[in-house]
Amino acid sequence: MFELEYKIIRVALNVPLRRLFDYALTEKQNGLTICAGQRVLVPFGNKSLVAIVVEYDVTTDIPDSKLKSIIEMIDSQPVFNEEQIGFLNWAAKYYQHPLGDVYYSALPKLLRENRQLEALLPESLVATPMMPKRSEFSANAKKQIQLYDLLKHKTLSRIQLADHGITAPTIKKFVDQKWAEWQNIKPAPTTIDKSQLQSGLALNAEQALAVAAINQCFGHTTFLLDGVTGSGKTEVYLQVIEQRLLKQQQILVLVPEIGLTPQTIKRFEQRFKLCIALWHSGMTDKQRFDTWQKTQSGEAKIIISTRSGVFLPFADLGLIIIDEEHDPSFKQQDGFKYHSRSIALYRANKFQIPVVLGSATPCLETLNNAMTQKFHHLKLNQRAAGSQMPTMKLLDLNLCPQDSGLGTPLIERIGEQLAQGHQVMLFINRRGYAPVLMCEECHWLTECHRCSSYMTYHRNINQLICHHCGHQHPTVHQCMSCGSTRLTAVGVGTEQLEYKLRELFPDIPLTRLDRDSTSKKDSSRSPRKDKSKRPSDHRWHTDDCQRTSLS
Ligand SMILES: Nc1ncnc2c1ncn2[C@@H]1O[C@H](COP(=O)(O)OP(=O)(O)OP(=O)(O)O)[C@@H](O)[C@H]1O
Repeated sequence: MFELEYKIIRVALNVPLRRLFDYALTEKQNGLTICAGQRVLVPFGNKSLVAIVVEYDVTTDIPDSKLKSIIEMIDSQPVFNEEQIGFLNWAAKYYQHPLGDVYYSALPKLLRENRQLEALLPESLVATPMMPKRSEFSANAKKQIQLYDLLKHKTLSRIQLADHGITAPTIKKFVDQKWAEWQNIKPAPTTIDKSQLQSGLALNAEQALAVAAINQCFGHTTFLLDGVTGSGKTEVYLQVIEQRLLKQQQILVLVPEIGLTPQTIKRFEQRFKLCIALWHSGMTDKQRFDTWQKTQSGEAKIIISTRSGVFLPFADLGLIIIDEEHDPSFKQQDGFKYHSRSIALYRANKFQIPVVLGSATPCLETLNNAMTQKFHHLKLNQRAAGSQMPTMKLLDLNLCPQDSGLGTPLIERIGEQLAQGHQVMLFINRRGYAPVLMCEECHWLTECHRCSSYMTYHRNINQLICHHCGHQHPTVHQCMSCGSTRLTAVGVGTEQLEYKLRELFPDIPLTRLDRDSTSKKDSSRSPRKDKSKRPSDHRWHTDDCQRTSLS
């Protein structure tokens, strides 16, 4: 098939096969520079697919007659650099996932398609040889001189021009006079100066120690910033970020949810007058591509992102912060399953940069790593703004009488608070009336027939529901094993708590908030209905949450 000398490249494809594929470069393509991380279009079955070059100049076992050649090179430059290829190869091996899918996870959607990277890049203003000398500008044309000084050293994107206060008329003058022109090229990295950084708050001793420890870190260290809620962890982040910004480095801030990004970004924008890039699933493909390329070019200095931001291509990463590091959403549960904290630690080690894991409730793995001194443990025990920590008391229900899961001392305290006109919130992590019904005679339990879970008793709708598989069954009144009618509800759920509290405090309006109370099925007991009856006085609230707490 190939009469002349040809080269073979090995590529990764986004197909569910745990292998790479070999293709030949035709004679024409042979002269072109090709490198790992570059995108090429290849024939695959009856389709054309975008592939990533993993190796080039390799030998293959495929006979010439069967070896296909690539259709074309999509870009003239690679989309992944050496560092990225290294960590993506590691991730594919570590998580036992096909390399093609791993590579694709690290690309914005627009680059998974056959679209040229250069054509997608935003326009940057570039000086032409016709730009006059500095001395030729009128001394009064201060903005023109400022733009001349900027363009002399680098190309500038529209955002960078705006950051420097260069307005449209000045740009128009340069373009009209052919002193500068717009080109689709990567903008030069942004340079940060002190004037863009607002000074931070005066730190308390614990915060100051934490900031000093992180700032003095050269190379890779993982810090656990273990601070109670409101202890000023975010202020610590902001102050360590400032130091890295002055070193012209980038900072990746991973947050658990998209919902948390607006408030985080607002706080960051108030402190830093620079391009802060976002990365999360709620963005459009174009917005995600913009963040990807701004991160790659170094234009974006701070990137606030949800878990997949850990795959972004950084120009010069100086610090990774993972806020609420214990949050399960950092773990990707389907498709390519990975933990962004583990990938962040791997990348930080390669970059030789610090990682700050912040949490008021660190996950056990992290806590263990801190206790065994793999991580540097920084503690913030006090609230930063001077507010008092709440008094917490652990009530051992084995040592006090209880009623529907409420210990007598707790019932008394609730009564005291209500008498003073205060509201009370109760949290319990179980929906329904009771997690299971049990026969008092033979200890038979309401097991789910479809899975090994137990059926939860929902008294309001008189049903047994398996919260595991969704199987539903009318409530039984007789033991299915011995026939006894002595069935008892074991454990407490939100419904039971509601019944008990209504009984104990009949005059107090109560709202139950859980998935059942807000869904249509059980709307007769919905909070909205309760609210309409007694709109102004809601002192009760039981919730379906992960942790059981009382405040
Ligand atoms: N050194 C300080 N002096 C005065 N106020 C501070 C200081 N540090 C933080 N604060 C203020 O304390 C409040 C809580 O701080 P911050 O949000 O940084 O805490 P956090 O630990 O990140 O909270 P969370 O656990 O909710 O994430 C904020 O209003 C912040 O402005």
